[in-house]
Amino acid sequence: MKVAVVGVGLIGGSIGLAARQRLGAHVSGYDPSAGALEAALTRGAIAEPCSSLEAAVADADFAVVAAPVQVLGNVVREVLAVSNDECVVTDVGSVKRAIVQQVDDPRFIGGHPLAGAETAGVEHARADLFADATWYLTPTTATRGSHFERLHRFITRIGAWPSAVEPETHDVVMASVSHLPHVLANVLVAQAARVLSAEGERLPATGPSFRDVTRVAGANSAVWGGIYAANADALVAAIDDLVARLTVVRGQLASGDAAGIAEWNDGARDDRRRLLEADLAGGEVHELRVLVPNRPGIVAEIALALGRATIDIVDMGLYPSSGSHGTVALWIRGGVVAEQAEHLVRDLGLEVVRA
Ligand SMILES: NC(=O)c1ccc[n+]([C@@H]2O[C@H](COP(=O)([O-])OP(=O)(O)OC[C@H]3O[C@@H](n4cnc5c(N)ncnc54)[C@H](O)[C@@H]3O)[C@@H](O)[C@H]2O)c1
Ligand SMILES: O=C(O)C(=O)C[C@]1(C(=O)O)C=C[C@@H](O)C=C1
Repeated sequence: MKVAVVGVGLIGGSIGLAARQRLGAHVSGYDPSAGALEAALTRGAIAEPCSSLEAAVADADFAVVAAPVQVLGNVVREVLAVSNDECVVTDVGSVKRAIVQQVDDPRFIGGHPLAGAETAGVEHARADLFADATWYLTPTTATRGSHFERLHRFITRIGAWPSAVEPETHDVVMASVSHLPHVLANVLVAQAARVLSAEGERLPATGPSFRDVTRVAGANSAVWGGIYAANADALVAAIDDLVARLTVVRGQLASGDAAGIAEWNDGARDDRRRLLEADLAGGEVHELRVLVPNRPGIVAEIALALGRATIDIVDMGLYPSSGSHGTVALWIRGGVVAEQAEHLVRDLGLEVVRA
């Protein structure tokens, strides 16, 4: 298997390391920064540094574009233009609406691993960065089913959990669970710095909680400027929501509403537990066999229906036939969840049986 990594920084480098170590893949790399390319080779994230995109993607089974969000559209289009018909092209950008609107191609599937760090560059890359992480995929009706299946398997084999999602939903959710926390970390640091300097003190007066909630402050500007700009509308809405919540707490504090404050704090503890414990449910894996018409977009339709219900597809297999129908096998963890998946697939008007 050959994997081409385009943009060999923190995320591209981690994909290269994982593909080499876990899949034994041959990994080529392209990056406009000669220094990044050399560092990726030294770090073992790629085996073949390439001075052109064409050379990197030649005969590749997968091309993964891991460049900053603001250049993704152009780079993905270039990769599609110079790669062969069997090459699956994907990206890892943190915002998904723009790229999915810009690129409508059966071989391209938008992606986003929900794993990373506040650091930058291949020097910080890790082969295990994606272990047990959710990896969002944004297939569309144009997506070729066989390419989706291959990408799904590639991601599970490097240790992550693929989950199909609509780009709009993805960006709204990321605004609150990823982009807003980065904004807040920056704001908290700026506020603390101002208060401490106004008090004429040096900066050691910060404790563990401050360090925890500000870990991502000032994360890689080359990447975050593009993320904020590409998701500005959803992020502005999330900030408005935050301001409204702060205003409520402010009111409770100002009026000495101790009961309101206690309820608010208990609610936060419960919400956090629920959010962090979601998806830890295990169970036996069940196989569902779905009879599907041979038409484009059907695999994406199934994946998105399950993704919307937060059902992970542990693995999938496509069994096309020369007739009008083929079979899609889906492996789902947990009896109750498999039953729920069965209903959702039937609701799409498809026949499904347990294998
Ligand atoms: N950092 C994270 O936590 C994280 C997590 C998930 C996804 N992402 C996404 O991954 C992508 C890369 O982020 P990163 O953290 O690895 O950043 P990084 O700065 O470590 O790496 C980006 C690399 O892209 C290269 N690059 C710049 N322009 C390019 C171009 N035109 N063509 C090819 N390569 C180019 C840079 O030289 C650099 O080596 C971004 O789209 C980001 O949204 C980041
Ligand atoms: O762990 C971190 O430092 C991250 O910032 C990772 C993080 C996140 O916000 O969770 C950042 C951006 C990504 O698109 C995905 C993951």
